[in-house]
Amino acid sequence: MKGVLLVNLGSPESPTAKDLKPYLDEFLMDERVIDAPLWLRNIIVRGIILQTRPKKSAEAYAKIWWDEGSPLIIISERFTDKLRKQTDMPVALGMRYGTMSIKKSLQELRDKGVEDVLLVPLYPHYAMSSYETVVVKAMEVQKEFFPQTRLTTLPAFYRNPEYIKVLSKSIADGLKNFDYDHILFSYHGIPERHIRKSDPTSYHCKIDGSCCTINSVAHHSCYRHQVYKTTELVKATLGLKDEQVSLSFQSRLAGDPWLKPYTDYEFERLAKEGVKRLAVITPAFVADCLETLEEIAMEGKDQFIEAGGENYTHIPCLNDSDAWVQVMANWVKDWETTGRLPS
Ligand SMILES: C=CC1=C(C)c2cc3[nH]c(cc4nc(cc5[nH]c(cc1n2)c(C)c5CCC(=O)O)C(CCC(=O)O)=C4C)c(C)c3C=C
Ligand SMILES: [Fe+2]
Ligand SMILES: [Fe+2]
Repeated sequence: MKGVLLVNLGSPESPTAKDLKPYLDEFLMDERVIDAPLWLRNIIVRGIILQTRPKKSAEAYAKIWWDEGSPLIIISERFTDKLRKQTDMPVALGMRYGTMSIKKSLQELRDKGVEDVLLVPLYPHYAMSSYETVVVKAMEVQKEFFPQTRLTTLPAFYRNPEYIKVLSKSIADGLKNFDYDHILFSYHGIPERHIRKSDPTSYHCKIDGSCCTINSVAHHSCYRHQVYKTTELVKATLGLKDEQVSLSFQSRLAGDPWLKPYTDYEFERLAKEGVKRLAVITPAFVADCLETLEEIAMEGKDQFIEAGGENYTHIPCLNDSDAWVQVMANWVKDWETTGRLPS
């Protein structure tokens, strides 16, 4: 029997430093997130970051936490429940980090008799720290514990026409009641080094971004190319002009150079250049989470207004909207009946 495994990032059990510590430990010790050798990762993560970050992160999570739990988890569960109503196949939800493990969710599918699984990383774009780590972990778990299960992976859907349509519609809906003069596409950042590491040709990707509009096999795994593409397609769908739109990267950790321009600097630049009414969208995430609800909707608003802006809105992610569930339902049903994957 066929079944579907949805996987997102995960969240701590509660917004407390006590629960943040093991969660961040698992997350940041992932060699695809902090890609240093183990001995150095130990020093960076356990010796430095985990000394202060759990408390700081817990305070941020506390600001966005819902009565039912973490927004990312609750939204992902609502999405999963709605998807279940659209298909006869068993659908499980797992998280890359934290207690809702990929192993548990594969077991859930196995207990229902599933031996053919469509793995759906809930990320529109390929990055080694998001999409790739989910696929690698699922394959490791499958090999060790579920050798009789077959895994097929849904490709990153950053340029898929149905995804672009539903994303554009959600942005258009979000803009209906907001008189904007600029739109910022803010994507989760990654260290520049990750762009080079993910380049299978090892010569195509250039740190200045000049490579990302030239056709190349490297774009199959180039996060920056993929976010440029999503932006270009949404712009075309909504008929936005170049001067109405900017693109930036958020959520960097101190230390390495990350993809630029940085979102917090863009808030300041745009306000200084006279933008008064700014709408921000966050298409690297399909579900609202700490990075959108706190960093963008709260902190970002303060930064923009402080720099001279007047009105600011964050347009929600696709979350569990019926239209987005329908797109996913079409993809999984197509795979079930024909074996085809969306492109
Ligand atoms: C080296 C550090 C990090 C990389 C690289 C990174 C890439 C990356 N992350 C997401 C999606 C999410 N990240 C979230 C939280 C988060 N991310 C990092 C660090 C890196 N992410 C940290 C330390 C945290 C935890 C919170 C904090 O302390 O700031 C989340 C939110 C989870 C939630 O519970 O709400 C998401 C989602 C992507 C897509 C990505 C690469 C493209
Ligand atoms: Fe992250
Ligand atoms: Fe590129």
